[in-house]
Amino acid sequence: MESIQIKTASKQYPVLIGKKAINELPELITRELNHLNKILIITDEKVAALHLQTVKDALLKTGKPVLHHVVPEGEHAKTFDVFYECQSFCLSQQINRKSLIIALGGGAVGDLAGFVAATFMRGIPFIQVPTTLLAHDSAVGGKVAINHPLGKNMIGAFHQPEAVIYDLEFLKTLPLKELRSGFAEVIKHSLIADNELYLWLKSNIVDLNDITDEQFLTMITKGIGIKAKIVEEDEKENGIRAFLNFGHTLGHAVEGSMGYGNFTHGESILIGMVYALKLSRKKVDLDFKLDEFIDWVSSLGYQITIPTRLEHAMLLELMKTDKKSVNDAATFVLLNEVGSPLLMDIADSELIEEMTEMI
Ligand SMILES: O=C(O)C(=O)C[C@@H](O)[C@H](O)[C@H](O)COP(=O)(O)O
Repeated sequence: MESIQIKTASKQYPVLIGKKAINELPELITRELNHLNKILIITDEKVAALHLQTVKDALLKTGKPVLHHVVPEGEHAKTFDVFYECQSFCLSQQINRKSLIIALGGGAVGDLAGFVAATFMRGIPFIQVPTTLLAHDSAVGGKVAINHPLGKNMIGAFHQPEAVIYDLEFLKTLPLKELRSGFAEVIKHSLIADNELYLWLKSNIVDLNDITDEQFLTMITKGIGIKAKIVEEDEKENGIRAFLNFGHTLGHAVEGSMGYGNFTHGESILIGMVYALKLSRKKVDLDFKLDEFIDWVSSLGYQITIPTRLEHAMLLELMKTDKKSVNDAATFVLLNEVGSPLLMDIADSELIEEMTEMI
């Protein structure tokens, strides 16, 4: 079992990663959170069918009442309506400040359940139990949110979990599209912080359906390690945390305007990373074998071009409303080199030109 401590200004907590890590959950609750009176699991329809019983069985050992509430799958969970339903459920079931919420699922469930925990009675504790590769990123660091029709994650908070319990057994049920989504965030972590990891990924991961347990453990542990260092230094994104947003400026714009669910988060972020790499070559002379990168990710099944039905002017407007942008220009995470990111505002004309070249 791998264990990483996340030490942010507001909270310190463990991330436990390994096969059968779920068995650590009851012990952790009994040891650290025994004063709590009730546990509410928030999960989605698909994950409920696959893993809810396993988690409930594990929680029997705590001796605490366990309830669950099921929400729609994916980004469809991150709406005002679903958020409101969760709050109503909490109120109707007498959840209070002595209760614990467990977010069981992928990034969307984690974001929603975390935001419910952040806001219910002004904040109650929660634990992240990720079931996807994508959630190696989203479950750590305390960003929780729902979407607004005008932008992704626009309504949210920073609310750190009490722990993250990452059972690698749960990854076994992931469809290829989900693996592809999560692996994009692994690539992101390597590009912003660790050239050695990037080279290792490029030479070892050649088929997403054929990742060994050992390889999962390596990429997840290293990815979370990179994220841990960044959020420890900058919990609330006043500076370097924005580097974790590499690929997200265009990525979020593509993901939202394609209609959530059509293009996964990671698939969209991958397009955003290709775009940011191209901008980096142009703006800061990044020396990077982009053709090799494109060949590799294409062989893994990623689309690397902007979907043709999306209007560039509309994408530009969305990019300019990104949370990183504080004035009228879109702010991008670029790379000086692999492992050395920077932030830069880029003029509209250059962004449009680069999008045109991406087709
Ligand atoms: O944790 C962070 O900070 C990140 O930016 C990680 C991203 O990969 C993640 O998708 C995050 O939820 C995006 O945040 P947002 O602030 O761009 O909505």
